[in-house]
Amino acid sequence: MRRPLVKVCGMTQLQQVQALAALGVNYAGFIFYPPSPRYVGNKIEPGALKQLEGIKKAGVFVNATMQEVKDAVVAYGLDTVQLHGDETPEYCGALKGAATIVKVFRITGNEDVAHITAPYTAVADAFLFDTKAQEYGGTGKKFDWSGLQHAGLEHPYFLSGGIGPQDIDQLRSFLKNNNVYALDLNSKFETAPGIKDMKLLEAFMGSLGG
Ligand SMILES: O=C(O)c1ccccc1NCC(=O)[C@H](O)[C@H](O)COP(=O)(O)O
Repeated sequence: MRRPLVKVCGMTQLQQVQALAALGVNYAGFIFYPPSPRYVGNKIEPGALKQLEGIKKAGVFVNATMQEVKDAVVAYGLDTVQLHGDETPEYCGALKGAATIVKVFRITGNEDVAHITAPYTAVADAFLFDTKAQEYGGTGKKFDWSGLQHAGLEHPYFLSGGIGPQDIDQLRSFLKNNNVYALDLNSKFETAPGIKDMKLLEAFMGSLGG
């Protein structure tokens, strides 16, 4: 089993982003969606984040204008944009080249995943599967992963939605049979929205192994 990459989302403190890089976490996620309790807003100075090396920076957007996304890519030095709303394949295609594109699908696990993702294969560098709920993300809820198993996807994808420290055994068995590009962690590793529990993350990285 190849160990998947790891993304920790909803970062609001520069010092915690530096600590993630030291732990070997591959991506830090920043929420550019004002209604979220994890909205990065003016909590991190754009120039300081732009200079930070050793970890990829993913901006999370929900139905933002293309100009807002492009401005944030430049200001914060984002490598990746995670499109978490109802963005069309045309919208994703028009952003291609500005950053790596991750298109999110919010699912229950009962959908025909191959069918709903097909129009995005050419325009998204990777997919991210999160749990369908009233809120857009950071819900702490899981979907039925077996829906992905049956889809037999070849496109790289992030597995997301309510993954927590207690899921390590279930993850190990899922990862054995599924080619997951990266795991996306968020609210199950927090002491408060936007504040991560670094001890929990360190232990989880240790359990995942190298
Ligand atoms: O985290 C948020 O507050 C958020 C709000 C609006 C859109 C996306 C958001 N998070 C994006 C993520 O990539 C989360 O990591 C993902 O939703 C999983 O979160 P969780 O279920 O808490 O593990």
